[in-house]
Amino acid sequence: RTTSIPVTEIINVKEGMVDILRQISVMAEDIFTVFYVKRVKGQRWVLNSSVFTAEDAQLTQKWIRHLQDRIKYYGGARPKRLLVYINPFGGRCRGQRIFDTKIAPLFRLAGISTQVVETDRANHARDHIMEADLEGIDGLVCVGGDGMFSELMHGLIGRSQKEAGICVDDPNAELSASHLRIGIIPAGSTDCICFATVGVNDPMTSALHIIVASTAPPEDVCSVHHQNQPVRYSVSLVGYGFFGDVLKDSDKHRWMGPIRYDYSGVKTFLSNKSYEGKVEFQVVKNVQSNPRDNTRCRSGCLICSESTSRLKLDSEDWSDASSWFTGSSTNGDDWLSVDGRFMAINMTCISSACPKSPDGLSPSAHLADGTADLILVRKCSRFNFLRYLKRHTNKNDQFDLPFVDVYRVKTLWFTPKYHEEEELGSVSDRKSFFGRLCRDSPAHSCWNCDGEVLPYSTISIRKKKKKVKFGLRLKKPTCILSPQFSCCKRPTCNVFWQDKAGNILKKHQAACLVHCQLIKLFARGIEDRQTG
Ligand SMILES: CCCCCCCCCCCCC/C=C/[C@@H](O)[C@H](COP(=O)(O)O)NC(=O)CCCCC
Ligand SMILES: Nc1ncnc2c1ncn2[C@@H]1O[C@H](COP(=O)(O)OP(=O)(O)O)[C@@H](O)[C@H]1O
Ligand SMILES: [Ca+2]
Repeated sequence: RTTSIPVTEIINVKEGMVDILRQISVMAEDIFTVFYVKRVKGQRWVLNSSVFTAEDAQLTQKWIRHLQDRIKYYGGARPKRLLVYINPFGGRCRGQRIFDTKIAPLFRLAGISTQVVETDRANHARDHIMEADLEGIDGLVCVGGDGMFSELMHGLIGRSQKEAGICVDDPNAELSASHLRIGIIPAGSTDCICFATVGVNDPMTSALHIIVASTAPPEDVCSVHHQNQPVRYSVSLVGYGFFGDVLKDSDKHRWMGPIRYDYSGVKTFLSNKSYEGKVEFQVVKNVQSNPRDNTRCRSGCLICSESTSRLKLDSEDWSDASSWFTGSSTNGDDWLSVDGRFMAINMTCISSACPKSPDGLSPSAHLADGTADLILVRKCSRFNFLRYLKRHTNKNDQFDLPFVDVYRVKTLWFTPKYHEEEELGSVSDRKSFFGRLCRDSPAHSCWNCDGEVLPYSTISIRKKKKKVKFGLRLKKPTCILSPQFSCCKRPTCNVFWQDKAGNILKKHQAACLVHCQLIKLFARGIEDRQTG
């Protein structure tokens, strides 16, 4: 039986027969274990191992050294030192246990050293990143949910802005790039940022991606402003109405864990609230894609890879930042304005896929195309809103409903009909549960910004030019073999095709490293079939 494994997906090689997760090892001089990534169903990765027997101890050592050299050569970009932040209260409060039992042994196996910070309050991670000594750190790891990721992202953005001498309160300031990437070990309630970037919310899959230095494209970021002041950044959902109300209510029931979203979701759905206001947004010109083109952002996505150059070309669109804040550019052709009563106003930079909705709020949104999708759900009956929600869980098109509109945008303004200080007087005094469910809508909802409640209604959202990097930093260009990521451009190299006896059958030049990284491990002795 032969097994082909790309070198980039070998985690390590150890002498003897070793079971890393059960911490069992049997030492024998003529045996060694190769640990590698195995792809299983639905984008999941697991750690697999194969045990090899060589003819003698010397040959074993030779193969161990040889394979380790290869890993070093091709895995040069792998992280060596990581700064890990664990939210012990995220999701089902299992962050610390997940890290200790599933992740730390993998990092140890891969020779990665970690500095672990278990947070003891909200914003602990953000504040720590602002001040920490990041010298020699190859990446940050977030063990938690979207809220925890958001904390790390705010810390990293704040730190980079500070180092670049950029005032974080300047509404026109662009983001300065950080050399660090953030890896996510999902241990939260929704884990949508992990799910949408990795394809699954599985701690071991994420850890293996971090070890082999998989990278997602640098991700689109929005800045959210209130009264011309930047208040937060977002990478996934900025939602008003339904998702704002669910989040606000669910915060009161954190003790329930992830199920709080189901509880508050049902409550919010039954209350069937809608909110009046004006949505103004700048639709994307030169569209190469649209929210209903039924594409999925996948590895080597062309739309995303071209986005950097497109953002440069679009720079004139961004140069009118001052008029953006006064709203005067709303007269331009690409600005649209919709007045009305809305059940939900959702803007999402990425698909916002999560286990509840495997295709997400906007299935064809792109991770790094410089745009966000705006979904407007106008006032409708409970039955229709349920139809809309249900379509997030099946293959039916949630935008193919007469009360739903979707646009690809880069900026958004929302102004509620009534001043924020003034609530409608129509709120009923009925105190019963059903009375509260059936009362008229209040004037305002709140915004759900990547799982954090923003306590105001009037906001503007703007796509930032720079992006946040996911995965871990690559120190030199390399080729990553994973379903998400395409092969990069590397110099050509020779590939030799050999038969089992070692005779060269064919020789050719390959531009793509993928072709020259397959090694064949044979059960008796190992033949390295690859020359590069
Ligand atoms: C009849 C079945 C209806 C099912 C409806 C499913 C709709 C699901 C859409 C999910 C969108 C998720 C957008 C992501 C939001 C997260 O950032 C946020 C915080 O996550 P975390 O920090 O990990 O807790 N989660 C939410 O706002 C929860 C939304 C749940 C809505 C039911
Ligand atoms: N030690 C802590 N105590 C309380 N809150 C914390 C702590 N560490 C982080 N947080 C906050 O908890 C919030 C939710 O965290 P998250 O990991 O996203 O879990 P969940 O997905 O369950 O919401 C985040 O906003 C984060 O700032
Ligand atoms: Ca996008």
